[in-house]
Amino acid sequence: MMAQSPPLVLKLLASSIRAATRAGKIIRDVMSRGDLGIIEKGKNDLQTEADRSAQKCIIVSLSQQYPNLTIIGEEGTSNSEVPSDWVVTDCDQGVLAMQCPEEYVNVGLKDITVWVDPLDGTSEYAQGLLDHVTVLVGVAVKGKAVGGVIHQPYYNWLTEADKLGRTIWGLSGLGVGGFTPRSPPEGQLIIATTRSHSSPLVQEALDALKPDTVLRVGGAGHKVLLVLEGKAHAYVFASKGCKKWDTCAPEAVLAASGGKLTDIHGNLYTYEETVAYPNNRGVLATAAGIDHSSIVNKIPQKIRDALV
Ligand SMILES: Nc1ncnc2c1ncn2[C@@H]1O[C@H](COP(=O)(O)O)[C@@H](O)[C@H]1OP(=O)(O)O
Ligand SMILES: [Mg+2]
Ligand SMILES: [Mg+2]
Ligand SMILES: [Mg+2]
Repeated sequence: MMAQSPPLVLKLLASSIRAATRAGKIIRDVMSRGDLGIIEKGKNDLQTEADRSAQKCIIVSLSQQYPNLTIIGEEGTSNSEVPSDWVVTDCDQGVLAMQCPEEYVNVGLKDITVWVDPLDGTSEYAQGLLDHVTVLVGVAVKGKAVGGVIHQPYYNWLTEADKLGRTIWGLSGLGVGGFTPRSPPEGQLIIATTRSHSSPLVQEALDALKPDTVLRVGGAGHKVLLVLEGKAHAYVFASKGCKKWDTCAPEAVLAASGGKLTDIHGNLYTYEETVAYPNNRGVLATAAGIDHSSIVNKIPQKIRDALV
C-alpha cells in the first residue's frame, strides 16, 4: 500500500514551526552583530534588519515548499535573494506524524491564507526587552484562524541560556504543542496589556475591569503566551494598532488550548486574503475557563462605540 502524504494543513504547520524557529535564530544574530538598521515606518512603528531578514527567511522557506500559497507578511514583499542557510524546507516530524483533525484533511491550497509577523514586539526588541519578542506564523482556513506557531527566540535567555528559545504551536481540534498550558490563579484578575502603545481609551478599559494586577508588556504573541501560561487571565487592548498578522497565530494557538481571542466586542476577526489588515476593533483574549463574554460586558459601551 502506498503511504498517504500528510494533509496540507498539518504539513504547513510542521513547516512553519521549522521556518519560525530559523527566523528566531536570525533575530538573535542581528542583535548579536549590534547594528539593528532601524527604519521608522510610522508613528511609534519601527522596522529593523531583524524584521526584514526574518520575514524573508519565512516567506522564501514556505514559498519554496508551497508554490502559489497566499502568504501575507507584515514587512511587505520583496524578491531579493537570501542566503541559502535561511531557506528551511524540512518539517517538524512530531507534528507531521499527528492525526489531522477530520475537518482539515481535505483543505486545499486555495482555502489557506498564511499571516506572518516575522518579529512581534519590535519596539521592545530595539530596547533590549528581548523575551517580549516572538515570531508569529498563522494559518487561516477559509478566513478562520485554525493553526498557529508562536516562537519565542529569547525564552530563557537570562536564566538557562543553554535552553534558549521555545516554539509553541496549536491546531484547532488537535490542541497545543511545545508546552503545557496552565490555568491562571483563581480569585483574582491579572490583565496583560500594551507597554508601548497605550492611550486614554486603553487605560479606561483597564480601569473598568478593576484588575488586581496589570502587566504592561510588549507584543501580541508575548501577551498571549502569558495567558497560555496562566500568568494572566486576559489580554486587553482597547485600541486600534494591531494587525491581522499580530493576532492570527496567537488566536489559533489560544483557541486550540480552549481560550479565545476576539475584538473588544467579543466577535472573531477573520483572516481571508482580502480582509483589511488593521484590527480596528481592539483585542480581547482570555484563558481557557475564563468567561470571555463577562469581560466584554464590563467594557463600557462608550469604549466599545469608539472601536468600530
Ligand atoms: N500603533 C501601532 N502601530 C504599529 N504596530 C502596532 C501598534 N500597536 C500595536 N502594534 C503591533 O501589535 C503588537 C502588540 O502591541 P503592543 O506591544 O503595543 O501590545 C506590537 O508589538 C506591534 O507589532 P510589531 O512589533 O510586530 O510591529
Ligand atoms: Mg511592526
Ligand atoms: Mg506584531
Ligand atoms: Mg512585527
